Amino acid sequence: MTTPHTIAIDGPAASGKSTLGKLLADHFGYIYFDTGVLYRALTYVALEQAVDLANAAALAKLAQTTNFDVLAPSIADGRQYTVLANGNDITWPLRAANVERNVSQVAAHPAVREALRDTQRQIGKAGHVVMAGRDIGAVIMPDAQLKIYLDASVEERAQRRAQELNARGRAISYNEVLADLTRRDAIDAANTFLAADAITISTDGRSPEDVFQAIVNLMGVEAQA
Ligand SMILES: Nc1ncnc2c1ncn2[C@@H]1O[C@H](COP(=O)(O)OP(=O)(O)O)[C@@H](O)[C@H]1O
Ligand SMILES: Nc1ccn([C@@H]2O[C@H](COP(=O)(O)OP(=O)(O)O)[C@@H](O)[C@H]2O)c(=O)n1
Repeated sequence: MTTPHTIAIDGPAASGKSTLGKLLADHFGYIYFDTGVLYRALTYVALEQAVDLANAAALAKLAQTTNFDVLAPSIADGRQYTVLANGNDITWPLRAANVERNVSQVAAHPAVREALRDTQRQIGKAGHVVMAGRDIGAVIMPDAQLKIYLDASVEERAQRRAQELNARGRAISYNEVLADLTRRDAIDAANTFLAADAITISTDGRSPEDVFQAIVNLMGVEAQA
């Protein structure tokens, strides 16, 4: 396979999309874009402005009238990117409990997905991008030359996410994370797609490097890991 111009990575929460996405983006010198950031940013702004999260039209309007920027990290505090909403840095609040609790409800509205679709597609059209989410290979970038679907058991994903959150100082138990991922998975299912031409990889018990190597081997491209 020649080097893919665009790469799509889909899968449920904490399946390893961002980790693999960044490894692939670094390997090919591409940008990595985590579309979940857009849904989280919209959820955060909606909560801040007390918008009714059941009101699809109001949420879609907020998506169209808020200026979201996803930039390279501006502060070395462990952030993967800097997210601005109308110029305000909202990077870390996107990972807070209130956003985690509500983002799937916001993302489930077709009008919200439509309102955020063009932004994602514009980034994809530029090429040389690794884009992660739930519907990238099937909806946002159907022409992506490489489509990956990552999966892992909800128990393994909860273990990873609990470790990740605890490492960031958030006191949350494995069981709480397991319950939240189970809830989110159920709501997200309607908009999570395994594209017919996607490579499916289960990441249970496999290191990020092993998953990365498996992908580059499949592409026949020697990884200078
Ligand atoms: N293959 C893996 N094995 C173990 N931990 C992993 C693996 N891939 C990712 N992780 C860890 O799991 C957590 C979630 O990974 P992430 O890439 O952010 O998932 P996603 O982007 O799918 O939500 C992170 O702490 C990450 O370091
Ligand atoms: N392409 C996408 C990306 C995220 N989302 C929604 O946004 C939420 C947060 O996405 P995320 O990728 O940041 O979440 P994690 O997988 O990192 O936990 C998901 O739970 C989905 O509800 C979506 O609907 N479509």
